[in-house]
Amino acid sequence: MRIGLLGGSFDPAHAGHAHITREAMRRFGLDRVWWLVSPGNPLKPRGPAPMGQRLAEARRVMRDPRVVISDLEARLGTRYTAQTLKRLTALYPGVQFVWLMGADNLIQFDRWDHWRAIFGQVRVGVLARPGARMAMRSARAARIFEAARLPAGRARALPAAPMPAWCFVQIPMSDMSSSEIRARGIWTG
Ligand SMILES: Nc1ncnc2c1ncn2[C@@H]1O[C@H](COP(=O)(O)OP(=O)(O)OP(=O)(O)O)[C@@H](O)[C@H]1O
Ligand SMILES: O=C(O)c1ccc[n+]([C@@H]2O[C@H](COP(=O)([O-])O)[C@@H](O)[C@H]2O)c1
Repeated sequence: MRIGLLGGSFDPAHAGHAHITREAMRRFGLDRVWWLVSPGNPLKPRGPAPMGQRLAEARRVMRDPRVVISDLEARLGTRYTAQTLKRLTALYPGVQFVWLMGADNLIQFDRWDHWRAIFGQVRVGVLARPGARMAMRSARAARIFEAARLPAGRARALPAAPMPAWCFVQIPMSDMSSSEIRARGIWTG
């Protein structure tokens, strides 16, 4: 089983999340994607809307039998990704997990707790996002793990590639963002 993990604040979920999920399944040949609706991003000072409301909106936005919307981190009592992955990989040793994220997250990946260890826990699939393309090239994590990068043409090999392995794929881009939705005042959480 090849499972993509899309961690996020989902405050709120939007069509951009659904879009990158479908693209990730296609490009990386994933069987399932689990959306991990975060109890709260450790790097974001402002707490998100209540979990129940974010889960409900995520389930409204993403209706695909291959996608599971989950509050797993709240249940496991983990907030840092490295911690979550430690638990998940121990619980499901036979699963090939791919951590999914937009290119904006790769730029600040080197600020995540135990970020180097994450490359030893899962493969990492990075999806293009408007505004993040140039900066991504100079991302510290990308530079340090340059040798572990799979060319986009080999994206389907990512779930079974020896770790560390990561892959950046160009996709038709969506300019949707939760912060823009919040700024418009149409999401009160
Ligand atoms: N339009 C998009 N294109 C590519 N990746 C995206 C897009 N929207 C969200 N993502 C990715 O989805 C994951 C979860 O994102 P998140 O829930 O923080 O939404 P967001 O729109 O980035 O929120 P905010 O604007 O508050 O930062 C992150 O890895 C993020 O990079
Ligand atoms: O583990 C960390 O230090 C860490 C720091 C920043 C973000 N994350 C995770 O990255 C994912 C995306 O977060 P966000 O808020 O950009 O949607 C989400 O699963 C967060 O828990 C994790």
